[in-house]
Amino acid sequence: MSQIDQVHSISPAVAGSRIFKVVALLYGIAAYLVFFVTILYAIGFLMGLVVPKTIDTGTATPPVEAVIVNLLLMSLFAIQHSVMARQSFKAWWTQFVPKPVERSTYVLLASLSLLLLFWQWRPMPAVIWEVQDPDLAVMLVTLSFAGWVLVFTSTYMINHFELFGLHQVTNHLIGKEAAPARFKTPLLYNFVRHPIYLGFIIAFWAAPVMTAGHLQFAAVTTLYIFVGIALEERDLIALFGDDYRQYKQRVSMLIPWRRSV
Ligand SMILES: C[S@@+](CC[C@H](N)C(=O)[O-])C[C@H]1O[C@@H](n2cnc3c(N)ncnc32)[C@H](O)[C@@H]1O
Repeated sequence: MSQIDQVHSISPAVAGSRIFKVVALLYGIAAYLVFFVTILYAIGFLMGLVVPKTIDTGTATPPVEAVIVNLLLMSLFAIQHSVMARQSFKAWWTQFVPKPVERSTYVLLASLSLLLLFWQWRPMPAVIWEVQDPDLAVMLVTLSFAGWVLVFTSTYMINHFELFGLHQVTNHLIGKEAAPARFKTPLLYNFVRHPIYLGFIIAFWAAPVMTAGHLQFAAVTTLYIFVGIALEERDLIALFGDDYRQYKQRVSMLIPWRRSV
């Protein structure tokens, strides 16, 4: 073999690993884009804006059937989202799913189960409340938008790109080891421990017109958020120990300036 051949020859194993890194990156980007479209659709779905099917439109079904189908759709999302986020589940399924794309796969499946929910959601148009005062109605719409802004800004504070899997696939591409999880309390995390979840609650409830279908969505997801917080905090204490315990004493769960609840 000439010197030039020696310099340029790449073993099949190295070439295979490079191809895998690029495929993993493309997969991570695709999963992120699906997530991004899903979250934008979620805003339109709940606020009744732009999208073809909203929480209050679709084929009318008897209320009992609607309640059951909607509960099943929300349960599917909740089970997927909570079970797959646990450390024990991650340890098990990374035997089959390569570690660098584990988070992207989680994000992709969460997005797909949400898209299924939007598609199959059964509307229940009975009006529970309707704000007549136009100023108050505008205030509620603005508050709902503010909730979504809180969700987005908080993801950037905690680490948006890691949360949605892009960090992991780009690190893998450049051969950088994944850094261990770090306990953080940036900006809003000094006022509440769960600003992302607080943003969702505000976005879901601040509605000038609340139908029975929307109410079912807001009530069940709020309940699920509390269960999610309990599971997440158990993991965070296991991970960060006293740092997180002291944080819990110091900073309230969801209501700013209200201690430890
Ligand atoms: C979807 S984020 C929600 C974060 C937070 N519960 C909120 O509502 O803003 C979930 C991820 O954030 C991580 N996380 C939550 N609080 C954290 C903190 N103070 N420091 C580091 N990671 C945190 C959890 O371990 C989990 O992987």
